[in-house]
Amino acid sequence: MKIVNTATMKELDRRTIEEAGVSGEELMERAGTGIARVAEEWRILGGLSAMSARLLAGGGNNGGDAFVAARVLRGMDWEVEVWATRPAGDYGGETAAHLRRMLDAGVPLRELTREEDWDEAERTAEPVDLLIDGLLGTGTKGAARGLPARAIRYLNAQRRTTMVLAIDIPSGMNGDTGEAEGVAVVADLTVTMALPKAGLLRPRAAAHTGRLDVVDIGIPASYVDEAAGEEGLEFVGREDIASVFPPPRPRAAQKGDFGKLLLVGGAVGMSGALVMAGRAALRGGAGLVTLRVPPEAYTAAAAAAPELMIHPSPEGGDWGLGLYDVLLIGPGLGRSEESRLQVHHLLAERTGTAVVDADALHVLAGEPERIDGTRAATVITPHPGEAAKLLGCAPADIQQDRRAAARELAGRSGAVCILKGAGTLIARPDGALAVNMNGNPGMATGGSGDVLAGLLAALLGQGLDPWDAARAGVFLHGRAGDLAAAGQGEISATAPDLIEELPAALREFTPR
Ligand SMILES: NC(=O)C1=CN([C@@H]2O[C@H](COP(=O)(O)OP(=O)(O)OC[C@H]3O[C@@H](n4cnc5c(N)ncnc54)[C@H](O)[C@@H]3O)[C@@H](O)[C@H]2O)[C@@H](O)CC1
Ligand SMILES: [K+]
Repeated sequence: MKIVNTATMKELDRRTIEEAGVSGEELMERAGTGIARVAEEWRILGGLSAMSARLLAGGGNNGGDAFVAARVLRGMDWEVEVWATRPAGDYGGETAAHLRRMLDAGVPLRELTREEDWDEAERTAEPVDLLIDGLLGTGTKGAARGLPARAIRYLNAQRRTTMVLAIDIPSGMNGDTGEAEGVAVVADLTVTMALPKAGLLRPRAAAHTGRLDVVDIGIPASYVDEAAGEEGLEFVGREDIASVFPPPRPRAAQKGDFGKLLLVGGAVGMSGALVMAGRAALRGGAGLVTLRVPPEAYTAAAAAAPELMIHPSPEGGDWGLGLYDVLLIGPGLGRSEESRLQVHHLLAERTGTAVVDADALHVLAGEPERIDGTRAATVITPHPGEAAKLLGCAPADIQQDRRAAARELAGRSGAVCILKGAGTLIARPDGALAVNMNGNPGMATGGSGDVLAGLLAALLGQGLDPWDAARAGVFLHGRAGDLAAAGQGEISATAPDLIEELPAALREFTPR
């Protein structure tokens, strides 16, 4: 999905209104309805019944989106109230029209037009389940000032106990640079209109944006095609995944049609990592999954996972690689001399597609060229520490310029590189780069990477090319993480929960 700057977005809105004949009021209706839907989905996923929200509206159209969202949420039986920084009578255009409709629907409005009003409101306010930030959007000029700045400080003070959803852009952030010149909202979730704004995806903005969802407000596709997008970066959007997943399955399908996978790793004490990758591969639709673990780890691993075929790694090195479509090497592999030799042997002999993960990346420290993804399609999945090993630098150097690191790794290894971490990047050897913005900090838990690796192997086994498999795998993994967090909470969600949520994440893309 294309990433745009705020000037391009304004031009797209203008064309839609003036050339496609969609009224500004209708666009705002779609925007606010999209916000309400995301909030309602969050309620349902969390298994919550009655919900309350406080929406903060600034003086422009971003506040208008909040007025619509408040009205729609009220229609969904939410308890809502709106705090506005501007007197009701001062709003104009479509925002005024939607304010009237909101008031007609019985949504209470508090006009907090002086600093003292905010002090008073803050002192006396009841806690709510969700705070929605409609203070400043793409019309922001410079650092947040005046009442919007006061309101931003209120939101950030509530953050420890209350979820914060930002409309379009976290207020106070510059939508083009991602810079917060003054105070800016720290959101759990940003729901942006039509297309992601460039500033939301700048590395320095990640702490403010949180998870990023895009709402379709019906900008004609031809206008989007003609618009200038961000150079050299795309966003992994839901429709990008829908166009590649699920791959078509013939009715007469057999398990061999969906990939024969060989997973190698799982040393003593770490066999759980490979078992999790195997389970994730099965949930991800793999046909046949075979695990190879060191002989000493075999008994424990086999007992742990009866649904997987598990064998000891072969004596003498005959792995039968020609029998498999996909090789995954790394989860729980360990760093013994034996495993180092295995990595070199398997990479040199492989014929099918490969996923190289975890300890297998360690073995290749300083020499990503040895992966040689130009010989057989390959995906590598380093976290910043592993990326640093591969490139022979410090993890801080990687984080300093994640885009450059991901590109260098893809270029030198010839593989598609998934650089994990908040705002996971997917780089292709030719320089193409995509950023994923779902998932949550709850996924920073042991085994989360093993689940991703297994899912990737499954997608590759079903015939997706490495670029599509990487983008789809990262998105679906993040979505499963968000579903797990909705159910278990970010603190308690574990890697097995991620595997359990894979079916729900996948079902969003297929009715079957
Ligand atoms: N047709 C459109 O343009 C659409 C716009 N939409 C929404 O409208 C937003 C853009 O609306 P606007 O252009 O009205 O602008 P905003 O609502 O982003 O902000 C403008 C208001 O904020 C004040 N302001 C600007 N910079 C400030 C600062 N640094 N400190 C304090 N106050 C400041 C301005 O005086 C004005 O009252 C988008 O982000 C989106 O949420 C959506 O409704 C979809 C359609
Ligand atoms: K906002």
